[in-house]
Amino acid sequence: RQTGTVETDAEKHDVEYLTPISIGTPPQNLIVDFDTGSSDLWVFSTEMAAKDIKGQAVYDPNNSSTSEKLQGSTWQITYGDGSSSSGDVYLDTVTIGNLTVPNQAVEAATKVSDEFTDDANNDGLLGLGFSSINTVQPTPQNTFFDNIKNNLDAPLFTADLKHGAPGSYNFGYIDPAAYVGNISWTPVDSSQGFWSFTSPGYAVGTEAMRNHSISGIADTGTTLLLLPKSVVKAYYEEIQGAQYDSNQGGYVFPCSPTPPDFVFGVSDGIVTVPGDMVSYAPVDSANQDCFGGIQSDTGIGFSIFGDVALKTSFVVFDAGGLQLGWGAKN
Ligand SMILES: N[C@H]1[C@H](O)[C@@H](Sc2ccccc2)[C@@H]2OC[C@H]1O2
Repeated sequence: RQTGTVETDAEKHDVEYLTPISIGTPPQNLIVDFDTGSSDLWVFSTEMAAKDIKGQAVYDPNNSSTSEKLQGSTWQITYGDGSSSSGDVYLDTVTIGNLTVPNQAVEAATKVSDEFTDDANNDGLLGLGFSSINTVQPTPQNTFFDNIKNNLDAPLFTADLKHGAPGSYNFGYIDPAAYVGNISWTPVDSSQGFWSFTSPGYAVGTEAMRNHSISGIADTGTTLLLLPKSVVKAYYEEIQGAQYDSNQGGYVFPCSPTPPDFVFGVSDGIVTVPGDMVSYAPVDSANQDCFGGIQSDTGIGFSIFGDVALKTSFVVFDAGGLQLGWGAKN
C-alpha cells in the first residue's frame, strides 16, 4: 500500500492550478491541470501541428522506450467552457510525486482549441473524475487515480488549493496537519461521472442560512463558483453598485469595500467563501471594479464548485466511501 503527494502552483488570479507529472522512459516532465471535472489524461504532443504549440512542453511517444500505441483508439473532448482537444492514445509509465502507474492511457493530442494553445504554461489535463466519462473510443480508459487507487492506503485523494500560493494534491491519505476541526462529509452521486453533491443551503454575509438545495460538482478545473441565478442575484443584491456587465459576461462590482462572505452548507457543516475571494480580479487598470468570483451556472444544468470554493477548504475526494469531505484549512 502506498501514499503520495505533489505540489500544485496557482497561476495568476488562481485561474488554474498546474501540477508536474512525468511520462515515459526516460521521464518526460510536463505540467498539467488536475481536473476533477473530467476523466481524460491528455497532453500536448509531437503529433500536433507546430502552429498549435506556443510554449507548452510536449510528450514524444517515440522518445519513450515504454510507450505502446493503443492501436485504433482515439479521443475527443469538449469542455464546459467550449474548449476542446482530440488525438490518439498510448500506454506509458506515468509518475505523480512518488506514485507510478506503469501502463496509464496517455492521450496524445493531435489537435487543441485556441484556449489551450494560448495557455502557454499548461501542457494538458489530468482527469480525476470518474472513468465512466473517459472519451477514448472504442474502449474508454481508466484515470490515473482509478489505476492506482487499490494500491493506496485508502482509495481517496485530497485537494489543498491555496490563494496565490502553492498547494498540494495528496493520494491515499488524509493529512491531519492540513485541516482543523471536523471534516464535513456529504454523499457523492457519481452517476454522471462527476464528484456531484447537494448543498442544503446558503447564506450571504452574517445573515441566517436559507434552505435552498444547490446540486453541483466539485471541479478543480473550473476557476469560479457557478451557482443558480437566483442565488447569485440574492448575493449581489447585497453589494452596493453590483451589476451584470454584458461586456465582461458576468457580475461586476466596486472592488472596495470588501463584499460580504458567501456561505454554503455541506451536510451539517458550512463552508465560508471570504468576501475578498469573491473579488476575483479587477476588470480595469485602475482596479476600481472587480469581476465576481461567484457567477451564474445558467445553461450548464448544475452548479460548479470551482476553485473559488475549493481553495477555501481542505477537500477529500473519497472514492471508497463515495463522499466528499470539506475541512477548514489549518
Ligand atoms: N472542468 C473544467 C476544465 O478543466 C476546463 S478545460 C480548460 C480549458 C482551458 C484552459 C484550461 C483548462 C474547462 O473549464 C471548465 C471545465 O472545462
